Amino acid sequence: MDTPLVGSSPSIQKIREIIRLVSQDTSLNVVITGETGVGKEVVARVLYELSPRRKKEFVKVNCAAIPDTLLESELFGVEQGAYTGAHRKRKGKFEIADGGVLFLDEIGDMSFHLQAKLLHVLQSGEYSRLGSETNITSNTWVISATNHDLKQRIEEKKFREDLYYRLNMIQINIPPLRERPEDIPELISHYTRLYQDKYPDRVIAPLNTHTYGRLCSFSWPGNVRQLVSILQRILLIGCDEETLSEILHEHPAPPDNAPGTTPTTYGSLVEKIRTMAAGTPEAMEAFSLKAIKKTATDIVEKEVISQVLDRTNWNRTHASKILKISYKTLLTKIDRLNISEPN
Ligand SMILES: Nc1ncnc2c1ncn2[C@@H]1O[C@H](COP(=O)(O)OP(=O)(O)OP(=O)(O)O)[C@@H](O)[C@H]1O
Repeated sequence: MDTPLVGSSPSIQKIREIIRLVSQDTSLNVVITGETGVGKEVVARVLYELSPRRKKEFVKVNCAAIPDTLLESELFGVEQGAYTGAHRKRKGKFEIADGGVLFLDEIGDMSFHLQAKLLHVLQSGEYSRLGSETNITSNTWVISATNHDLKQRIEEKKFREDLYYRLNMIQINIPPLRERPEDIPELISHYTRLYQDKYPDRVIAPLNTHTYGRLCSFSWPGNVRQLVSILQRILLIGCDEETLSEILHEHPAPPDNAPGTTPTTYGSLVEKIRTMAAGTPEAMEAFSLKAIKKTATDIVEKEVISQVLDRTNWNRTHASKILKISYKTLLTKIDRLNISEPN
């Protein structure tokens, strides 16, 4: 597999499960949504590689990059003499992807006119080359991707609702990296190994703990693509503290993105508050916003400290620097929050 889907956050695990099921039934069109750089193409390729269609072509078309007039012939092909300059017959991407996958990237940017043509193919299972009357039967698995909110595009009358339902039989939404920070360490190790293999004659040392901590707590507005390119730069040409700050644009992760404040943390927090609220009358006496705030802080602090200790191999000096608390405060918190070193 060219690029495996790295990550084991609950959302990536769920996506992996959907991919496993959907790749076995390629009659269902798929739309993959998510911000730019989250891995939509990675997911599309994994779907293809696990499907029975992997022996045929995976054909990618970027609907936003090609002007409308060209996109039509690009998708459906051209018959010789169809228009001035069409000197020879040319197959379209639908035809090249026959038996395989047609990956329509940036589908939200396709013109209304072409949306109608695409809908016709999906409904009838047939199309014809430009300038030809002969119908060609389509046997392609259409996987689309977009970073637009298609529902909103429909409301704005920029996307056809009927096409939306045709394309969107299965929807896979990939959350931004800041919502699944637990995938960052895995991505860092995967790409570090990849660069070590790719540049065997260069010494590519693993990141030092400080840089590692900074990368793990950054909010990554450009998602995995941004992480991969910054990591590559750091690994290949090194990086001092000043450069690192410059690279990350002094863009600290907002508290929500700190390691550990994952949906799991949120879930356990809500669970704990529910338990507190459902307590006995005596327990209700102690129930107050102040108590909740303290419980919430403890849960979040425990998660964040555990993750940083984990990532620094329990080097408390380094961990306290990353957390920007004194060494003594860290020891007190480890003790009070009952955080134990793994065996
Ligand atoms: N889960 C992942 N595991 C491994 N690599 C990933 C993952 N997600 C993204 N990447 C890497 O990040 C980069 C961007 O991924 P990709 O092109 O799939 O994003 P995208 O969502 O399709 O972006 P765009 O919307 O800009 O087209 C690629 O180098 C890809 O290999």
